[in-house]
Amino acid sequence: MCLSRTELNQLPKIELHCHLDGSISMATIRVLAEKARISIPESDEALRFKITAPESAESLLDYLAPFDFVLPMLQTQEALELAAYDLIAQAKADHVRYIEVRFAPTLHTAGGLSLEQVVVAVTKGLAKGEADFAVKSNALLCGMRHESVDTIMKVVDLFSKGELTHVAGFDLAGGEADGYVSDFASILEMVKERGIPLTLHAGECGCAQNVMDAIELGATRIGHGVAIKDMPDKWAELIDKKITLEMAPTSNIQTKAIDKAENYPFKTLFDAGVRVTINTDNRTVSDTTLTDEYVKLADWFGFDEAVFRQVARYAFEASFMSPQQRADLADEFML
Ligand SMILES: O=c1[nH]cnc2c1ncn2[C@@H]1O[C@H](CO)[C@@H](O)[C@H]1O
Ligand SMILES: [Zn+2]
Repeated sequence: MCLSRTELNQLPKIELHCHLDGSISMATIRVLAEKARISIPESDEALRFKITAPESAESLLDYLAPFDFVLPMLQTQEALELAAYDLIAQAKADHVRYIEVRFAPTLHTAGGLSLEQVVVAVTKGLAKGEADFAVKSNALLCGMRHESVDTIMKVVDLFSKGELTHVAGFDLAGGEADGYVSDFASILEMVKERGIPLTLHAGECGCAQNVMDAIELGATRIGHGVAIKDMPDKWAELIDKKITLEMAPTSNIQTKAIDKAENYPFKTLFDAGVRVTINTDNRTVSDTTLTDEYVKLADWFGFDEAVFRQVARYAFEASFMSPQQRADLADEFML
């Protein structure tokens, strides 16, 4: 029997892949714009047009365009804290019990903040969100793939600052070129040497080899990884190494990682035993919620509750939770 939207909404969830700057609610964008004295459209319809992925998006780069609109509003500690808190409120509405919130600290320094101040502000908002909504979280720090190795290394160095808390892992985001992983080998070696948990965006632009390169250089999780559908001979390796794919159905269609729902490889990969998980990627840019993503997959593939519970178990196992967070949530996810 098909699960209703309400039943899907109420399932306890874990979200591993959600960008802070792509997931700020329209109401909070209005507050942030006012604080930053940035004029934005008055009508919700016109504002939505600015902050969501263009319907005509033909690529990941088109999809990323709306971030330029919101980033100028995220340049103070107050704004970052509010944005993080707002995201936890949204996660609560999806019955998310634990979420990893990612962002690129370098994109928030235009107003004079240091990289450390950026991270402190976000994690403060996450902590307030946990206190008010009982949703646990950690931050993931992204380097941007258009940045220099030196710049990204400064982000990696943040993990060595003892005073930062709830900073759980590293990622590389932004436009994806074929063969990009090796360009960042020196960074990824440092990440490995320091024992920093690693997830990498890969396989969003048709480049399946990027997924294998990311695994080779230490990623235990892959952001999206959709292109691995084209390399079935590699699935056994993914299963063997317990690699987890952070998939995001709406985003994957918008970025043209996949052409249409019928070709979405989620069920094929799940049935083959590959660890797939469900994520929003960007709640606002993709105009979605985690419940929407569950509903979409239930519609497309007729998944029952057991599938969703298994997928949440994969997310629990692959998460970069602290031992305390893991102990607190184990009963809910490791049934
Ligand atoms: O799906 C994606 N693929 C690659 N990069 C992305 C995606 N979504 C967002 N970002 C990029 O990550 C930055 C930090 O959060 C965002 O500013 C955006 O440029
Ligand atoms: Zn992403």
